[in-house]
Amino acid sequence: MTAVDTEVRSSAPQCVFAPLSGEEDAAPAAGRQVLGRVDYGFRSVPPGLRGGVPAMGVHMASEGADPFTELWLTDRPVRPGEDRGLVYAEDGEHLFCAVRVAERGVYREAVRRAYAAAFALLVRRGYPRLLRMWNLVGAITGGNAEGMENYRDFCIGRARAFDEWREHIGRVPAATGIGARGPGIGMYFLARRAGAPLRHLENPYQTPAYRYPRRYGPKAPSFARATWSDGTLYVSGTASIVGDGTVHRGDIERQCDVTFANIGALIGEENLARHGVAGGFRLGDLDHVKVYVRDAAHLPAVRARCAELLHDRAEVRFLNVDVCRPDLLVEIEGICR
Ligand SMILES: C=C(O[C@@H]1C=C(C(=O)O)C=C[C@H]1O)C(=O)O
Repeated sequence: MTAVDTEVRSSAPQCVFAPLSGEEDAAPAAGRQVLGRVDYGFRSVPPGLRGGVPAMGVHMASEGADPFTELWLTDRPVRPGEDRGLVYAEDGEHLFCAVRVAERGVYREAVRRAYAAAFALLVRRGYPRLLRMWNLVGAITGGNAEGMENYRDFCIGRARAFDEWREHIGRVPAATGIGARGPGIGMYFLARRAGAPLRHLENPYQTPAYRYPRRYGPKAPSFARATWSDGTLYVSGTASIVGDGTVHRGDIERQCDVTFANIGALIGEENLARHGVAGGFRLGDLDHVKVYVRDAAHLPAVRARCAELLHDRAEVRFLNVDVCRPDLLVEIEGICR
């Protein structure tokens, strides 16, 4: 596999963590346009166009875990729109879209429909290269009406949509599937036009999630460990999993260490070269980091560990939410550029 041009191009949308604004629309940074906005706040707000910006609110914040707004900015003109329950905006190179599935007894068919609608939108608008998915799942390890974990139920619906659209959307990209503090499932996506170099990366120390054995659910989770596009590396939510198994149950410090070791191996020069991408990153290059912590009592220890290992200029937000497996205590995602 030939090395892929890693020249950083300015077309990649930029992530910004801003204070959680009120009802007023998040003012775009000087000279930049807002491609999408997600409020990690105290309530659920269905996807909609607010001031011409596709926006969604998810109940993710709590006492001791900061509310914030995640903005995706672009220096290109933005064209917003609504389509069959999705809100989106495109800038000619990238597209942001958001959709929500309301709380229900069994999720899989509604999730399949939501993902299929998003894929149809991407293909119709000409942005078939999915870069990153975020899935914020209420009661993620709670039981659905059949007694199956909601996350496993969600994974069935998502996998079915990918199976249906694989020839159009291609391989699964980086993702996060994490608990939300409110009901229902908020999903949002970043995609780009075909043509530019794109790589989906795996971690040599972890089984690819889409190859997890059935003991983790009837359909394996559909995501890659990271996606590289235009010099930007989108790092999936990463946890204390080696191979396909959770390690260091009940031990938050060691789960943090394994999580950071996994990320370090994933973003390093050797692993990028393994996927045909020149260059590499270190933990100090990780930015726009979201740290998900299951037990509020662990927040101080996790904050301390992150302060040791992340760059002091990194934007980091901590959330006290459930992780996709009951025995995972912490999960971390980020972006390297
Ligand atoms: C932590 C893991 O999975 C989590 C679930 C994901 C999903 O289902 O989209 C993606 C990354 C993580 O948020 C893992 O399996 O390693």
